[in-house]
Amino acid sequence: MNLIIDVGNTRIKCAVFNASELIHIEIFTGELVVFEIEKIAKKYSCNRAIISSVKKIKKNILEEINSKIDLIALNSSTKIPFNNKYGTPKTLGVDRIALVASAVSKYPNKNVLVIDAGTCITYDFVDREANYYGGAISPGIKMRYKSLKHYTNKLPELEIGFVDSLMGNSTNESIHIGVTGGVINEIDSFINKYKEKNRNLTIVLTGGDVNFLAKNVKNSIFANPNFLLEGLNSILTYNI
Ligand SMILES: Nc1ncnc2c1ncn2[C@@H]1O[C@H](COP(=O)(O)OP(=O)(O)O)[C@@H](O)[C@H]1O
Ligand SMILES: CC(C)(COP(=O)(O)O)[C@@H](O)C(=O)NCCC(=O)O
Ligand SMILES: [K+]
Repeated sequence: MNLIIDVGNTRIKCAVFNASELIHIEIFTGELVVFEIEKIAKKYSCNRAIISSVKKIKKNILEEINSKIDLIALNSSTKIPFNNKYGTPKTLGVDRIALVASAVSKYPNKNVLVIDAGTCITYDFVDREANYYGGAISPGIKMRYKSLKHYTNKLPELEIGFVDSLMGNSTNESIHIGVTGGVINEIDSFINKYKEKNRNLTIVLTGGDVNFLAKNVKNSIFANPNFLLEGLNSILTYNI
């Protein structure tokens, strides 16, 4: 059994895979708690693990997990199943490495655009020869709602909502159209531009806001909330 840990900027996802099948998932907020990880590893008899973290994790925490279970901490030197041509590979988010690994393992010999709508929205393109060059990073949905309150005197922080209109007729409608309408336009517009350059394009949407976005994005996409976890599992298997 493989134990997979994805530490994002908002949430920690912990999953168990039996070969390539996801059999258990738990989501945590706050700090990484070794005890919680150990509990899952023990319950499912996991014999190896991989962790990807976009946040700094104390070395002793990694050592503690590694003392219980054989652990790979994903970084820029880990062996990966694609050609990383990012200009600054050392600063590339390890979550983005996992997303691209997932794309090449699930869709070999395809051009793939992966969109991860989490704390930030990341766009990552990998071509049919498994060459990865990069993509884009923009603020996530929650971050956009929060920032309107944070940087103004009068705007409230709203919960995520969708208003199917171009013209907001109230403060709340105007904010929803600007934030979620804006994100949907951004995503569709990026997809259309990638499609113009790449005739056959597979598009994957993932991240905490995937369900909300999949309903509203116009392009046809594969929605998969576990795409990053599956990518980490494929990197773990690739490194055995
Ligand atoms: N229970 C939740 N707690 C926090 N954010 C959530 C929750 N459910 C959905 N979301 C949405 O998920 C996004 C964060 O996605 P996630 O994939 O967890 O981020 P990250 O991988 O960066 O930690 C936020 O923008 C928020 O709108
Ligand atoms: C862009 C990110 C903050 C996204 O993090 P997330 O939304 O998944 O929490 C993360 O991939 C990151 O820290 N990247 C480093 C910069 C780069 O990828 O070039
Ligand atoms: K992201």
